[in-house]
Amino acid sequence: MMKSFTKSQFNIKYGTIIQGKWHQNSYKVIRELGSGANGTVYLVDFNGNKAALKISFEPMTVTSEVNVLKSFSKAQGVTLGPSLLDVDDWVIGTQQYSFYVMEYVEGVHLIPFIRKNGMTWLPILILQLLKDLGDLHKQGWVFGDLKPDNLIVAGPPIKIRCIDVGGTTPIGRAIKEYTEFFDRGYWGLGSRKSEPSYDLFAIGMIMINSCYPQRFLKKEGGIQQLTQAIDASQELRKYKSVLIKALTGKYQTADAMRKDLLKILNGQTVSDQKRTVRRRSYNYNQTRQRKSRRSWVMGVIETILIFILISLLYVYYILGNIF
Ligand SMILES: Nc1ncnc2c1ncn2[C@@H]1O[C@H](COP(=O)(O)OP(=O)(O)OP(=O)(O)O)[C@@H](O)[C@H]1O
Repeated sequence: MMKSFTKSQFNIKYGTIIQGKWHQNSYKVIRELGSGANGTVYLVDFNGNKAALKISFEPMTVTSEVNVLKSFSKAQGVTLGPSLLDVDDWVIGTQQYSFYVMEYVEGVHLIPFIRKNGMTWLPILILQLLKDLGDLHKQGWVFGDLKPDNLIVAGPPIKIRCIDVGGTTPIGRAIKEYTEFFDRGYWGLGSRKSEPSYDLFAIGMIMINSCYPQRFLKKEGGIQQLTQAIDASQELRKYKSVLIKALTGKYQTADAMRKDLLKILNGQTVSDQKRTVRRRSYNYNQTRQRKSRRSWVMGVIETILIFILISLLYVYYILGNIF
C-alpha cells in the first residue's frame, strides 16, 4: 500500500488523560509528536516518565504494529524499533479507540540533524543503520517503509533509531507499506517483494535524499536518472560505487553494503581493493591464512576507524552546540 498524506486524525488537547480500559494506566497528553496515514502519536507523561502513545481509528493498525514490536522485543539483537510499554483501549463517551504506548525516542529527524551538524555524519549514521538493519534481516524481517521521516537521531551517545514499524514485513511476502521516493518499484528498479535488498535500495535513496532535501520527481526513472543525481552532488559522488550497487540490487546483505562503505571511509575504493586482489596469486593455504588474518586486521581497523570518527564528530558536535 502506498503511503499518502493525511491530516492529523485526532485532536487531543494538552493535559487530557488517556486511561486504558483494561490496564487502567493513565497517560497525560503533553503534545502531538506527529501524525500520518495510520494514526496520531502523542508525547505523554506516565508517572513522571515520558512515553510516546500512538492512537488509531483502525484497531487492526494497532494490532499489527504491536505484533511487530512484540517480536522485536523477543528477538535478540534487534534494537531498531522503540520498546513496547503498553497496549490498551480508550473509551470516551460511546467511542472506543485502540492505542499502544512505546519508548519515546528523543532526538532530531535525520535530515534536520545532517543539516545542522554536517554531511560528515551521514556515512557514520548509515553504518549504524546498516548494522541494525542486518540484525533485523537475520531475524527474518524487512523494515519496508524506510525513509528519513522514520529515522530519529537520538543521544548522546549519537544513535540512529527507526520509529514507525508499520511497514515491517516478514521476508518473502509483499511489501506492506512504502513511500514512492524510497520504493524501488516506483523507480523501475525491482519488485516489491520483501527481501533485504528492498531495504538497501531505500538506504541508497535516504543517502540521496540527504543531499536533495526537497527530493525530486521521477522523469525517465531507472538507474540513469539516479546516477545523474549522484554525479551532480559532490558529496554523493564519494559513495557512488556503493550507491549504484544498492540501487541496482547487487547487495544481498546489509553487511556487504556496510563493508563497502567502510572501505570508502577508509580511503580505499571497492575497485582498488579488487585490483589489488587480482594482481596477486597465492596458493590455497597461504590465501586462506592471509584472508583470516586480513579479516581480523580489517575488523580491528574497522573498530578503531569508527571509534576515531565518532569521537571526532562528537567533539565537533559538542563544540557546535556550545558556540
Ligand atoms: N517512539 C517515538 N518516539 C518519538 N517520536 C515518535 C515515536 N513514534 C512516532 N513518533 C513521531 O510521530 C510521527 C508519526 O508517527 P508514525 O510515523 O508512527 O505515524 P504514522 O501514522 O504511521 O505515519 P506515516 O504515515 O508517516 O507512517 C513520526 O514521524 C515521529 O515524529
